[in-house]
Amino acid sequence: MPLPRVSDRRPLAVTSGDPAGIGPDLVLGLPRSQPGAPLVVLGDLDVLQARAEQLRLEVRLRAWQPGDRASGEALSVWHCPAGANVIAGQPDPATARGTLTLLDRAIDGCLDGTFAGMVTAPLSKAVICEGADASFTGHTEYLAQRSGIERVVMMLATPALRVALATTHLPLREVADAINADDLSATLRILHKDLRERFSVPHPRIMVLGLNPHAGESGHLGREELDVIIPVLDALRAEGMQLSGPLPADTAFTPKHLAQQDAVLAMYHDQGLPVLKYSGFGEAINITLGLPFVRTSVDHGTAFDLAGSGRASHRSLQAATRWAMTLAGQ
Ligand SMILES: NC(=O)c1ccc[n+]([C@@H]2O[C@H](COP(=O)([O-])OP(=O)(O)OC[C@H]3O[C@@H](n4cnc5c(N)ncnc54)[C@H](O)[C@@H]3O)[C@@H](O)[C@H]2O)c1
Ligand SMILES: N[C@H](C(=O)O)[C@H](O)COP(=O)(O)O
Repeated sequence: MPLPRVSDRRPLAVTSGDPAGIGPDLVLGLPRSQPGAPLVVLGDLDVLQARAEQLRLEVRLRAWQPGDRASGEALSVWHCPAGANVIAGQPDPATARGTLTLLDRAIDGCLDGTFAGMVTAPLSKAVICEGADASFTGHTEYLAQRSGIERVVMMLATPALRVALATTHLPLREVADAINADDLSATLRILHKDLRERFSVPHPRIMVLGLNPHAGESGHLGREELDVIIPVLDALRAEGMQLSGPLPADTAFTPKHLAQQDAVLAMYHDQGLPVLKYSGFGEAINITLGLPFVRTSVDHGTAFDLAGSGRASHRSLQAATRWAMTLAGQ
């Protein structure tokens, strides 16, 4: 797939995520998978050193500060204390403030031009809620709020499938009320624009799923399709967007339908992401569309069961890093 190419050698920020999860294990693999790339890992130097020893990895770590160069054989680390003694695999809310600080520094650095973009390793939403910010629901929402952006779009992508979400991290009970014309329309506009501008799809074809079983069965199994989704699609089609649907979600992810599409818009998290992860878990990236900077992430969570074991797959972080570098013009 052709990608935009401009030259930018500012470093990318890579947040190491929950220090007790697999984030530290994964970022320690970056010097080997991306040799010489201008990357700055945000994390606790002592935690990273200890994890490297636990994994028996030979990785040179170098303290980095804004203004320093970030390429070379050593892994540049902007030290940020974890805030507690860290044991791999044992999440601790006492580390939550430190984990959130990694994200804050990365966001501020992207907004002030220090970083060309950011890649995030996984954190635990529950740990952040319990130890730092009870309103935290995920990177995506936090990035939007801290960047002063009203609406962003979560999209996960494999080489074969892109799935974006109309709603993200909210209880299922609240999903139907969150599907409204303004938000759906804004989400489709962001998805359409970023497919064109960031993914070089000149005329994006987007397949929109219904919310209810059988896309509402003509209003007999729910009215969101008739009252909200269809009017929004009609209005945007009149502007020239190529939109299909609302399709029943159960048969939308079949080769016949997917062959005609550049992206799928699912109405909620567990309508779209299980299919995406079934088809490509470990190889997908998560990208936040609509931000004023590049942000990619992994397709998996903290995997506390694997932290420090050496058994975590690095492929999603590697893909997320490669994509962030490409999208940021590196
Ligand atoms: N990007 C993120 O920050 C992100 C994404 C998803 C989940 N999470 C968080 O992660 C925590 C744990 O969530 P979960 O248990 O639902 O999902 P998870 O992805 O952490 O784990 C699900 C399963 O996949 C396995 N797995 C995950 N990553 C793997 C890897 N790289 N290699 C091999 N196997 C891997 C795990 O061992 C586990 O069996 C939650 O608190 C959630 O909020 C964070
Ligand atoms: N919804 C994502 C997933 O299932 O992979 C994940 O929770 C990460 O979301 P944030 O990037 O917003 O933290």
